Amino acid sequence: MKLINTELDGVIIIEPTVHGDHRGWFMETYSDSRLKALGIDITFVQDNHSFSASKGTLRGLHYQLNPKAQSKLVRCTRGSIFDVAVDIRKGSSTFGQWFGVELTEENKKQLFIPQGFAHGFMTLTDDVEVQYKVDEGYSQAHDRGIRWNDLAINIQWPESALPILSEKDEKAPLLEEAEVNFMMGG
Ligand SMILES: Cc1cn([C@H]2C[C@H](O)[C@@H](COP(=O)(O)OP(=O)(O)O[C@H]3O[C@H](C)C(=O)[C@H](O)[C@H]3O)O2)c(=O)[nH]c1=O
Repeated sequence: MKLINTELDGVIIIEPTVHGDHRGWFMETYSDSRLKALGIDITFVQDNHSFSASKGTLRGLHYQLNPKAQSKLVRCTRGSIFDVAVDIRKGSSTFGQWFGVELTEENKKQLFIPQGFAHGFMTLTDDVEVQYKVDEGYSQAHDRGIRWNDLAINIQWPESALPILSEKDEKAPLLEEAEVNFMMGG
């Protein structure tokens, strides 16, 4: 397992070790002990799995407010996505900045996103499945969103066409209007 830091402190790309042989391959997709040994000391409590039928579907940008904030360990198990994290921790030197990476069935990469970041992805193929672990359960009352195309964040999504969005995401507020209660340093 290899961890690659990104320009957003705490957002980490994880490349699992893939054991290939004449039958195919095997990999540990999650190991509590290995992640803890590498400094990611998180206890995940819920697994999520979503299916998006069409290329150009965008889910996000989402987060849960404290005290129900979530860290996420995201992977794409079918097709390809462009996965994005946005720093929304007040006082952070990278507040409002984004990082994106392609997670695909083929590259098997994962993205670890700590609490204090909004998360979203755009599908790059049809028939996409995304599976991710969270360290806090779902709370509709704490679920919030930020507009996917907020120019103050200026995410360079790979497809310029208007994405397929949920009604909730179509109406999400801009970062400057959004309710966020994350302070730098937790
Ligand atoms: C997130 C979640 C949702 N739901 C229910 C609520 C709705 O009835 C339905 C779809 O929810 P939503 O439209 O919020 O699903 P996504 O648009 O895929 O949202 C997710 O996508 C982005 C990329 C994220 O990072 C979040 O994990 C999450 O917000 O599932 C649950 O029952 N449990 C859950 O944990």
